[in-house]
Amino acid sequence: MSNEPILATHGLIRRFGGLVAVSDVDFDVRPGEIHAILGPNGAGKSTLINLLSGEIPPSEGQVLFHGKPIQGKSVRQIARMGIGRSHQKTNIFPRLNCLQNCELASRIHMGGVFGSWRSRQRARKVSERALEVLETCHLVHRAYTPAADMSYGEQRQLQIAMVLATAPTLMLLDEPMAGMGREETWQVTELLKSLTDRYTLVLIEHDMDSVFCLADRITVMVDGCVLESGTTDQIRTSEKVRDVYLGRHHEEATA
Ligand SMILES: Nc1ncnc2c1ncn2[C@@H]1O[C@H](COP(=O)(O)OP(=O)(O)OP(=O)(O)O)[C@@H](O)[C@H]1O
Repeated sequence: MSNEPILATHGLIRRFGGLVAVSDVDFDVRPGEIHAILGPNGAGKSTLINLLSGEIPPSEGQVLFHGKPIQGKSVRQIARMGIGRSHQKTNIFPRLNCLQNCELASRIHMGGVFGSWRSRQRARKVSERALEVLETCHLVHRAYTPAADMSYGEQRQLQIAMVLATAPTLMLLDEPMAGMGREETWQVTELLKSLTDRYTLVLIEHDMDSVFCLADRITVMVDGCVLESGTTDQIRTSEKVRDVYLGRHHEEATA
């Protein structure tokens, strides 16, 4: 497998008025890796993900996907290039069942309009893909269950399935374990681990156990800047990270 970055940023800056939320960030993601982004609240992690998915434009700098700039492209065009993303808040359709939620994600991605869904072949492809991703996410037995009737953990798994339904090569996941209990967290950790033979993952997550279990590399952000980037071992043993972030995180967690 090529080790050329699938995604790279150069001198990425995003300002909100006078606030620099992302400050001169050079970041890269290699094919097939799980790359976690850590940092305290307000460090700029979500803003970085929003820049990578094209949801907001940079103030300065560049995002390259497979070496090509994504600037000037719409979110949908970027998604069709192969970048899928999930948000911190669950954005499923509660009245639709699991299968319908995944079909909808796939149709929206393919550009299908509800009323004018003509092609049977396309519709079959959408259903097949939806079932396939439910299988991947261990939700086939819930295919016909309305999303509203599922546990919170299952809803978060469905959200990952909906991203997969858009056939990405790179997935950007913003706190996929947020609000979960221990057991659900480990279920999703195992699920994400199982995806690595087919997908590249960028993950924002506060659950340290999951991050250190899952990630190949970690980038730590503080105040909009990259404090350190490296393998899990490099991050675990970095004095800078320990002083500035892990110590603080530990104190917050035990307070
Ligand atoms: N749309 C916006 N308008 C103004 N300021 C914003 C906007 N989005 C983010 N910010 C500010 O940018 C900074 C970085 O926010 P961001 O949400 O990226 O941090 P984060 O690391 O993801 O934090 P958290 O872990 O709490 O989600 C914060 O000071 C935030 O208030």
